Amino acid sequence: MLIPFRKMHGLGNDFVVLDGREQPLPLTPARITAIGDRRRGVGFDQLVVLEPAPEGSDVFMRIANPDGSEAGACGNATRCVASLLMAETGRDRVTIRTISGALPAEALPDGLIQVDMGPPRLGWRDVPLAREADTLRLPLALGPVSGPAACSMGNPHATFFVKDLAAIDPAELGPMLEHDPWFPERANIGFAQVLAPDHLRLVVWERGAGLTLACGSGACATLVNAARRGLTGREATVSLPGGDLRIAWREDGHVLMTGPVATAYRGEIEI
Ligand SMILES: N[C@@H](CCC[C@H](N)C(=O)O)C(=O)O
Repeated sequence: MLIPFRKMHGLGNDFVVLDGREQPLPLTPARITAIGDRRRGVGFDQLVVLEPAPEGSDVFMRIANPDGSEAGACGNATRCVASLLMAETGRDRVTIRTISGALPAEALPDGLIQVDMGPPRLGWRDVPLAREADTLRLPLALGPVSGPAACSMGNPHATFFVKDLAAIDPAELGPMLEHDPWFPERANIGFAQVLAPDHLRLVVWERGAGLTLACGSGACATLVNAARRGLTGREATVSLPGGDLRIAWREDGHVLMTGPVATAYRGEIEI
């Protein structure tokens, strides 16, 4: 079956976006992995499939990692899908439903897209962790990093705060930490350096994908974890290898993520 796709990205976190709203797409984990191959396929950090809108939303967004696993959240892809729906409908506010909940998005006058990523979930069962622990500081250490804070933004995140990001190797530490027994569903692993009370630098090893140029849900989780630790306030710029996101943890508990979107190209693919 030959279908059109879009290649989009948010700060270089790249996505193949497929439209399954008219008819269900026959995707299997093996086919998803094949499309994600950067030499033999198209390549992506996440595959996003648009599905018919549940009541009260404009679309259902299904998210898959290149290893074929399903993800409950993807901040950068949510902005991309929001911009597609805004172009389709002419509206500047849309709501995207994922397996983790409904995410309202808004186009800002400066061209950026803001998504309400909902409240973080901070309990150990929410992340989830393998056993009861204080999610503010887990008794987990590997080489030069230790004591991560964990939370769920609809997907599991652990954030290691380090003095100097340049002194650690996320590509070496990430895969081992992603699969650590503390995380029964694996986890996205963030390595963060506090530059100022309103500025963080972040590199994320994404579950099922590896190192990416940006991770929207990871930026939200990192700001939440930094604020819980008293390392920052509740609003910060998070600088990722691909660029900056603005993150605010509102007093009502919701996390707002603001950043750009782009379409790289369109094509057709056999699925
Ligand atoms: N790119 C992401 C998050 C991707 C999902 C993740 N790999 C998972 O399995 O949870 C983002 O922008 O949030």
